[in-house]
Amino acid sequence: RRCCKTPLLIDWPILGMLPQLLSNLWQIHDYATNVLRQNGGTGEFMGPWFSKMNYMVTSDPMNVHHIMSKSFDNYVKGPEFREIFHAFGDGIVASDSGTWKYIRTMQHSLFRQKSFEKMAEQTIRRKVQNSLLPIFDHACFHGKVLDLQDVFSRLTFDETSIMVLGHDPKSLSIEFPLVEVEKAFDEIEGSIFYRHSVPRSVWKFQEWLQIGAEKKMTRACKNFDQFLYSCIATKHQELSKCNKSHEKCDNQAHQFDDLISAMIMMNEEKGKVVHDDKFLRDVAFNLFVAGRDTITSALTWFFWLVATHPLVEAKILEEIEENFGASAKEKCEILGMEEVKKLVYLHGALCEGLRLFPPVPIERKKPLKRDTLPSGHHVNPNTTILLFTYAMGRFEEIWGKDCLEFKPERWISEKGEIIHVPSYKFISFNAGPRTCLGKDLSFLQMKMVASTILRNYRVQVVKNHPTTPAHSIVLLMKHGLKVMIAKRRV
Ligand code: HEM
Repeated sequence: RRCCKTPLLIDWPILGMLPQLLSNLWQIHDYATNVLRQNGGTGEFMGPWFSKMNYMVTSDPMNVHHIMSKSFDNYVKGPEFREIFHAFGDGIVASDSGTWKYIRTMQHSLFRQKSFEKMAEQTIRRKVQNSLLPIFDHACFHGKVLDLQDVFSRLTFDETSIMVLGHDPKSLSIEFPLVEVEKAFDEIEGSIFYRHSVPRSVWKFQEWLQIGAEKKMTRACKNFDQFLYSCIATKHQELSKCNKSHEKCDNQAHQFDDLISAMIMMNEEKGKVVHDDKFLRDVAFNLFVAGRDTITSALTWFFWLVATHPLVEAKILEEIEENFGASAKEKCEILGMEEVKKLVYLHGALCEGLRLFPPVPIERKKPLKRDTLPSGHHVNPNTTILLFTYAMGRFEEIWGKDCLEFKPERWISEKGEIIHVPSYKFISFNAGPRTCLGKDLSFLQMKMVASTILRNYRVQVVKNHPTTPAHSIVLLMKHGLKVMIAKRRV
């Protein structure tokens, strides 16, 4: 019936390979890893007839290198991606070619500025000091169970909002308030996952009728957009007030109150509106997507791994103690940018967590022209390619026989430095020209948060707590991460 030359699963009439996929949905990432391993790293998935859910799936590093770097111009996100990720607008994550290049160059130059790094460090420091630590103290004092994933999700939502929009939604506080915009954002992400899991015709029909997940999506987008546009309007007002009063708006430090202000000020420098409000909305939305759940996921899996590997925990603490000692504790409760650079073992442990649990477990690409992948598989403009980054972190060919073990040591050289692994093997931050722009910021954020928590508290996972991955576009835990907290030192 269909000429599927390299099937990954049994291709049943009408239903294609869907039955096996559905029966293993609860363990989809591990299942896909095994199937890919048995098939040499690459093969085809055929969905039900006429569903257009046909994919070339690969975890072969040579294919990844080819798609992401060597033949970068031939592999795009494409119109289907933009349709599914409609809420992303013309932001960096969903765009291609000229639009992507412009935003990438502009954001890259903003992220590289010293004043941006400083603003980011201050934001993280304040949030950890004023919101995270009080919650941990409160949980210790009352012996309460904390959902660490929820804590990190709120922390990163607030931090992203402050860095991008200059507004603190205060979702992280002892009361764990229901913040409408945070909920709306979660709903948008949930609906995007839904669009991945059913045939296009199904979600399109639901969108047209405005029912189910699509109705939720429309409502949530409206709420989140209202929030974004009102923050942008506030920024316009603040900057025009500041212009009128001749305050130093061109001062670098002022530019980095937040990213949106910096971009509005570029309009003024150029004497025309190069960034209108829709553009600013799209930039802000994409940065929320890029920076919020990714770090939440990375920190959540990291804390689970550390809590279940006491030797690793002891080595992280030893490194912190060696570098900063007990006496430094009073001087700097929260380690800063320069200090966390010294924490090589912690860096290795975070990389190891990201290898085993990459926050973005699947990447999607579309070829513009016919091509043959290094593995010998043929692709054409109708092929959707799925790169399984989760499987790549668990391949013996890349990481050796102990690939399933959590071993931060594999990242550290004899000289005690971090070993560089090419991004087409360690794919967690993407590879090639579209490598994650927030990698340095992520390590800063994760190291500041992780060192503060580990130094001050002992985190214990609640007995028998299930750690199943959620069905979402970012690799979160389905049931959160329930932990008990105890003070490390009085
Ligand atoms: C542990 C944390 C993070 C991980 C694992 C991560 C991973 C990734 C991945 C896999 C992509 C490619 C997505 C795609 O093309 O579909 C990406 C892109 C991107 N990330 Fe990150 N990210 C993290 C944090 C951040 C943060 C904090 C920011 C900044 C706020 C950020 C900014 C970006 C941007 C702007 C892109 C788009 C790059 C482009 O398409 O040219 N990321 N990231």
